[in-house]
Amino acid sequence: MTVVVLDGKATAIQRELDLGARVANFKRVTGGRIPILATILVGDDPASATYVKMKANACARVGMDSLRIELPASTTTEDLLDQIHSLNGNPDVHGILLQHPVPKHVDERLCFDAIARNKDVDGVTCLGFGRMTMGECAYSSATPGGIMQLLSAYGIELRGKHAVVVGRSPILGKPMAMMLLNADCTVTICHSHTANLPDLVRQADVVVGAVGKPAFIKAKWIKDGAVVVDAGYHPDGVGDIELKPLASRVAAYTPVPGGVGPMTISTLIANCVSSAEATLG
Ligand SMILES: NC(=O)C1=CN([C@@H]2O[C@H](COP(=O)(O)OP(=O)(O)OC[C@H]3O[C@@H](n4cnc5c(N)ncnc54)[C@H](OP(=O)(O)O)[C@@H]3O)[C@@H](O)[C@H]2O)C=CC1
Ligand SMILES: Nc1nc(=O)c2c([nH]1)NC[C@@H]1CN(c3ccc(C(=O)N[C@@H](CCC(=O)O)C(=O)O)cc3)C=[N+]21
Repeated sequence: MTVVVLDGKATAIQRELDLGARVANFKRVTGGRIPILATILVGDDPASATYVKMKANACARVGMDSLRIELPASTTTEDLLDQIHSLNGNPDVHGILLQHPVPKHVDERLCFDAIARNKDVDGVTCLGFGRMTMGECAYSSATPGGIMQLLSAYGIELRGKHAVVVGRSPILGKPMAMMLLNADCTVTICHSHTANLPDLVRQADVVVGAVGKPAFIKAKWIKDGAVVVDAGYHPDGVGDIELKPLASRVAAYTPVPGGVGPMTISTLIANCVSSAEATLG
């Protein structure tokens, strides 16, 4: 059986070529303006700082600018809301990324939902989620949107397949499940109260690991010929799925690193370019 490696890094690089051309065109038609992504990092978590830096680097690669806002861990919900409102009102800013997680004392949901709909390029607002779920136009949530792009780039057929999503977080599992549903999958969503996880995963034609626990989903739960998407990301190239024993007997899988991660970033950038283009009227 041929096993397809869903190479997110290569797919993202390819996509960046197209995005670079769109940014150049935006500059040309606006007489030199540049699409700008504002990134907000609250607190000093080193992993979050690295992710935000990767996003700023990706902006630079396609010729965009980023406006990096770093706030102390003591930031209040009100401070953060003020910051978001000011970015909403700044016509030079086309997209806003609020890096998750924010410190526990901050109301993350309230802050996500303060992001203006036309600048929600990371797809984190309730409004964006609801519109996407109902099949209306919205910027896709970056990680699940990136996964859908990757599956599409490799021509993976989804209609009628049983997709099992393990995890139901607001930025990953839940929107992922809705996107797969909209792609005509039959979807099972699993979480920490799911009683028979191995049995459900065994039924999956498509399995998405979004649990946040290293190698938590065992290879022996996954059937031969399944499509395996590992959104998990932990140090030393470990995802949420025990991938190594699977690599020879599944139809396709996303490697870690080089799978979902680069697609998340290119989706964020693509959404921001679209947002800039939308201002052209
Ligand atoms: N590569 C990328 O671009 C990105 C990668 N990630 C990675 O994806 C993973 C998930 O991230 P995220 O969604 O933010 O994580 P969260 O911690 O927000 O959510 C984890 C989900 O897993 C569920 N869960 C926890 N334990 C179990 C269990 N024993 N059995 C079944 N389900 C369980 C939780 O259930 P419950 O709801 O009941 O608590 C929850 O829904 C992480 O490894 C993260 O690093 C995240 C974002 C982007
Ligand atoms: N509002 C919000 N939106 C997010 O999209 C978001 C977030 N908050 N908080 C944290 C998670 C994590 N995340 C990653 C993005 C890219 C890689 C990535 O590109 N990883 C590379 C490896 C990078 C390396 O070399 O270490 C890879 O998988 O190949 C990983 C993780 C986005 N997140």
